[in-house]
Amino acid sequence: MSIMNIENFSFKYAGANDESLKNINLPIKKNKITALIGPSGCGKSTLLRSLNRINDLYPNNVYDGRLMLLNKHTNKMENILDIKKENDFIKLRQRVGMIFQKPTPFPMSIFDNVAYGLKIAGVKNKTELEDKVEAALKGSALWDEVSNRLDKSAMGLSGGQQQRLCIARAVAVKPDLLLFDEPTSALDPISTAAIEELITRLRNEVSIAIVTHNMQQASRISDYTAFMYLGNLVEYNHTEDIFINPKEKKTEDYITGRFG
Ligand SMILES: Nc1ncnc2c1ncn2[C@@H]1O[C@H](COP(=O)(O)OP(=O)(O)OP(=O)(O)O)[C@@H](O)[C@H]1O
Repeated sequence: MSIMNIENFSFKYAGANDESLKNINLPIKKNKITALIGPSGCGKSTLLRSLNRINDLYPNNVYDGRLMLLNKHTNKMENILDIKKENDFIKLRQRVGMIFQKPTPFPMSIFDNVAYGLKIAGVKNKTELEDKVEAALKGSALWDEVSNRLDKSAMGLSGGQQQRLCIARAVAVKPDLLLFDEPTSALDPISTAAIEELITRLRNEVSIAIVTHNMQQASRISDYTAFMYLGNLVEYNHTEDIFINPKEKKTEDYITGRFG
């Protein structure tokens, strides 16, 4: 079952001559991890950033096709390209959260970082807020490290801790889909391992799409892998199949390090 279906999806940046994404068809499966891999400039980030319309923070991009997101309440798929109202974009980004390459904590306390999204989502009661912040920090494997300094600035945390805080912030509002854009490329190996373990565990509660340049990472943590090249989706399959038995020559060349 899919949380999102990308259907005949093409995308052109405002003012660009060529499409950055060409007729992409791809499911994002529920409670699974889907990795997007491919050489630099193939469109991985553009695709990921389309899935919660973050690309549209800059106007006049040209879309074609459909990005169908499952509405949990009605059990129907809805095209997020139909969204027009500012308020609906805010709701979309609560349902489809995003973690960036560089940790992006807000310059405020650890507690307030996680409470921020919850407050926007309408949580007002202090006890409820505290409970939800604690649950999110526990869920992001950060609670033990920060429980005695929740009122301290998030900027004092290490890079790996900041990234887990950003994950806690995203997880707190109970998203349906989390998008990770190279979430460990700025981190050391130990922090990377912690984040990978966390992402693997999060799959139980949220569907995940992750862009990574790290082939070992894709093979370690993802259930499905999509290989992209020059704005096209070349091959999509179970991760094992992509890495052990790719069907397309291009995929094989890429995963064996022959280009990219
Ligand atoms: N804001 C933009 N305006 C115009 N073209 C852009 C913009 N951002 C990216 N592109 C182009 O879109 C294409 C896809 O870029 P994208 O960043 O999605 O690739 P990527 O696979 O994520 O690359 P990388 O692995 O290097 O991050 C590239 O040709 C890039 O030059």
